[in-house]
Amino acid sequence: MSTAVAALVGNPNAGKTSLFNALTGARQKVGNYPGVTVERKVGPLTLADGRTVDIIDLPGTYSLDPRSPDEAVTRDVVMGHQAGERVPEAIIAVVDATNLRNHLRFVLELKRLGRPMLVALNMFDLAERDGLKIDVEHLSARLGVPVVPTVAVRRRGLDALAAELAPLLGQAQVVAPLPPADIVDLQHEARDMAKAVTVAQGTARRTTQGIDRIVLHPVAGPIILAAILFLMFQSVFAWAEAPMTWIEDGIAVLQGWAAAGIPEGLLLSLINDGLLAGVGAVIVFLPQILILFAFIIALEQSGYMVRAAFLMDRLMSRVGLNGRAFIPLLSSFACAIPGIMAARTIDEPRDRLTTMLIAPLMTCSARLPVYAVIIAAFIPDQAVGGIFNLQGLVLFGLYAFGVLGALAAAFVLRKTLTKGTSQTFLMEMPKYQAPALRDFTIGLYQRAGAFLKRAGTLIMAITVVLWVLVAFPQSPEGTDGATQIDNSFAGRIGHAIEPIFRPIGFNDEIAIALIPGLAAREVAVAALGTVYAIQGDEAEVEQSLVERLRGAWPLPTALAFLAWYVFAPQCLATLAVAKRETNSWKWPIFMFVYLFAMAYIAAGLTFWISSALL
Ligand SMILES: Nc1nc2c(ncn2[C@@H]2O[C@H](COP(=O)(O)OP(=O)(O)OP(=O)(O)O)[C@@H](O)[C@H]2O)c(=O)[nH]1
Ligand SMILES: [Mg+2]
Repeated sequence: MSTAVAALVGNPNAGKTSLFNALTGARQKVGNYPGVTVERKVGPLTLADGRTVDIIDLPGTYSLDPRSPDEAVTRDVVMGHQAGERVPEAIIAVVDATNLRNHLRFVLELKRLGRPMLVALNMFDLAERDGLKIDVEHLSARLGVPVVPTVAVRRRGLDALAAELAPLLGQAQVVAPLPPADIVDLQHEARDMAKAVTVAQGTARRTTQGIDRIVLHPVAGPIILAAILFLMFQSVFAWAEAPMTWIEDGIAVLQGWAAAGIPEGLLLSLINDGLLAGVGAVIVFLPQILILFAFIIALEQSGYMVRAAFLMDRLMSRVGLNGRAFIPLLSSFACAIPGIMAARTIDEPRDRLTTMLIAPLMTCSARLPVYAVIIAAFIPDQAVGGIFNLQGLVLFGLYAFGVLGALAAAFVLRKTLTKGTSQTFLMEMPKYQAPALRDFTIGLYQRAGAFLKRAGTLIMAITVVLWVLVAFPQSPEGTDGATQIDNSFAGRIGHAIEPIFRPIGFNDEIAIALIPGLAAREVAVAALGTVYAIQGDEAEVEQSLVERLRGAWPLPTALAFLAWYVFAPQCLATLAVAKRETNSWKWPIFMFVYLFAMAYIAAGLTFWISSALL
């Protein structure tokens, strides 16, 4: 007999994924805003009697009548429309105990399917904390299905849930499905039921409303948002300094050991100039990336994210973007790939396409190493106006530049290719919560893991290939590093494409770095690390990439390089996801071309203007 299947279904932000993680030991992403989960995920749960059941986590939806692609997934799985997919034997309806009247409506709709079902009355801790009392037995009697109070984040009620689930599996469906009911009728029924089972009202709403009066205030709101974002970018520089020095020193120590233990020659060059200089140049940025993520995760978990989306909606609608695009776009600060996937929560196809097309303009974390290295080399580390640091300001400026570019691109796209009406911003405001420590740590840990894994696999592999291209063919004994690079394979490729980039101030070394940078943006830094390590003569071995760049590039070139990377289209993985999500090559190709054009123009303008001024 095949394993039974049970599906977690419910309104967005009810805690389905938290429950899924708790039941199956998975580590799927949770967040305090609607629309975190956009794909179905499966994991096994072992019941007390030894049977296993496959639990499916689904995107949250308000009804079985889907509006957006992620919600359609839920409908298809629940209704068994998904090809090759088993129909779930049981439905675990997850509801937020503090929001019964809204969440019960969907439960009533699900119940009409006549399938075995139970209700997880989740967030029971919040109900208790706020003095909200629910008569669980009464609720169960009225619904005619088992109701189990749960606290997904503290793993409370899981055994009881599994115990109620067990008898539902393998149960023949006896209840005939009822035809879909009128939505307004269901709404009334849900409201009456919520009223009847609520013994005492809680205070949760009041706290949330109190905070919202401040953070959504027309004047104070945007100021608070700007301050938070600003603090985020300042911290990326200020707090990361010490740990970055440790990593740099650690790499220098390794290079010293290698130099002492391995005889001068190709092997030593591969290790020191290739692996350590290349991969090391990227790994150094781990602290900055973690700080950035700590902020993003905290914003997601606290419930502030949706408020930020609300505040940005006015600005975004002016360029024709849906306020819902804010969350996909903010996730793109981490990486455009989850950002583009998160666009599935946008129901209007043209809104969705616009959001996907501009997502790569949000500065992803892979660009952080590129920015950071150039900023460290060329922007003085000095205080501005007493509290700000010039380097942090420039970083903030680059992020802002990317956002402005995205808004401009959206504006043009909405007037041309993705013309059409836009929907108004409608999004449920989640209640505020302190981030759950476990989710926070797991989130950070996963980010660090993903970054290091990339550094240890993809980036390392490309670095080795690049080292080969730079170290071969070998120039005769005694030639200097610069000549070696000139004559190498990479040097020749660099020369060949350099004419394209010369007008915007790029040199051969940059041209060489741009190609491997296609695979992953941070590889450009690794590539520069390797190129300059080989080029450097004996006296410069100890120099970091930052010091070498400072000696090698004029300021306008450095600024042009920064401007290039604000728009740089170079990330094959993003293009591949855009292909998958739009189901055609047309849009990823368009994306590449328009981003390339923007990058070229921005870098060119920066180079010409700064050359004229300096
Ligand atoms: N206090 C408390 N918080 C919870 C509980 N369950 C989930 N949360 C929090 O509620 C938020 C939403 O949780 P998710 O598991 O992402 O919700 P979801 O239903 O999967 O949401 P979507 O995927 O967007 O539909 C997160 O911030 C969780 O930490 C709970 O039982 N108690
Ligand atoms: Mg989820």
